[in-house]
Amino acid sequence: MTPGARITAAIEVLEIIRAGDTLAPADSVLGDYLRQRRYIGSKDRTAIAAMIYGTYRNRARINWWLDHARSKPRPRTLMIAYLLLVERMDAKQLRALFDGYHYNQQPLEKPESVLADRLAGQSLDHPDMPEAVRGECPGWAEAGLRAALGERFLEEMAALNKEAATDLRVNTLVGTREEAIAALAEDGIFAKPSLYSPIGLRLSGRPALGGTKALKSGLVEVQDEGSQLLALLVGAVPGMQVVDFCAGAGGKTLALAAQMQNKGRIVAADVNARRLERLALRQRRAAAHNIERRPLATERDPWVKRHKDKFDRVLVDAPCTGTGTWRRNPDAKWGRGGIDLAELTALQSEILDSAARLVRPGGRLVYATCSLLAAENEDRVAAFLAGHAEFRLVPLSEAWPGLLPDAPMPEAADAGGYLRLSPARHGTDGFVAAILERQPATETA
Ligand SMILES: C[S@@+](CC[C@H](N)C(=O)[O-])C[C@H]1O[C@@H](n2cnc3c(N)ncnc32)[C@H](O)[C@@H]1O
Repeated sequence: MTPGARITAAIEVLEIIRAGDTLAPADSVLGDYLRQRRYIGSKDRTAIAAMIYGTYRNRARINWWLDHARSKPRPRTLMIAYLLLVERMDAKQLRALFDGYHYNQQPLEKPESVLADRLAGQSLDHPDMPEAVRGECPGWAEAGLRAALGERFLEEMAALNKEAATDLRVNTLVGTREEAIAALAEDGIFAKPSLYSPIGLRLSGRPALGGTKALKSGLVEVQDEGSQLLALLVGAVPGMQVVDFCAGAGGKTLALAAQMQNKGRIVAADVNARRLERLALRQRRAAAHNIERRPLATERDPWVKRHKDKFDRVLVDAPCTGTGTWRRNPDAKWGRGGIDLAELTALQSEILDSAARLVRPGGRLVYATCSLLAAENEDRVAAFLAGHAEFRLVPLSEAWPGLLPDAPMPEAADAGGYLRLSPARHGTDGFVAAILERQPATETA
């Protein structure tokens, strides 16, 4: 593809996202677009994706400039602004790409031409920009993130706006970390042990993993180091009865199966049966044989009541705004329909209340989200504890040595007893988790 044709493809994808009436994530729209165009080669795919994600990563500042130039943020103007402000093209280079030749975009219209002359040579940042714009923080999350991050707000926002490294979890049902490093090296991929997760690897660069022996044989799974730590905090051991209540496609379920060495039982439950189906394929490849998939009608499905007090460990990886995953999904910040935080937090409490019924006396419930907002974490847990005197928060520092005796606890990760991971501090996605223990049954005479 020519550079101009790549720009056209990127604008087409932005148009499809804009025209859709759902909040389809950019990666799934782009994936569908590329599947229908198999002729687009890998270098072109990478370049197209970089432009699309570039418009999202820099959206607040691009919009600020468009607003100042009285231009609407349409896909074509967004791309023009991106190429000038982020890719640092000059107006002449831009016009050469927008010349209508073959697959190139049509030449700039008058207002676009005025815009191009206005933006060319400007730097993306401007001293008049409000802090939230400089930090690429959407309005709906600003107050909550400022409250959660305090003076680290801008630093964490910058880290949340960078591309994440690729992390792998070694599937100990198939092999060791050393074997995984060696298998990846055979495919020319350099991996080093993660800082905190004893079963993690961090890759250098962004290598294509699809065809590697390590991935195809189930020896490794792509999983952020923070997600790995969260699964380890559950403390599932061989022989236990465990529920992964919001299992989705089973990223953490598979990690739990490996901790349990296939002994005992894990129920992977979710209201989304299609996501659970994806787990069916993954568990075969991962040689995980102790997982039972349980589609739920709602969080109050009768299955929950029937299994009251039956489980040693219950993980609730609750649906959330995903503010901690913006490194991977920068488009999630700018969702069109807006995010109904009150509705989401009510659902999180419903899920937590219902899933807690599954925990046996003396068992543990781990509540986690990939959001940094207190409204989705500490506030939910505080509300839960207020209504459930039989549970207590086990402070992270108290639980860590028993759960991960050989791994260093990430610096400042214990925030008031909760695990709090963030990209600037720990190089992981943002996660918050609470370990809640149900009192053991008291002996009655
Ligand atoms: C953060 S995702 C889980 C990701 C998954 N644990 C993993 O590691 O890949 C949240 C999940 O909660 C599920 N969910 C949403 N509402 C639910 C409900 N009312 N009861 C149970 N699960 C729900 C969603 O379908 C989604 O799969």
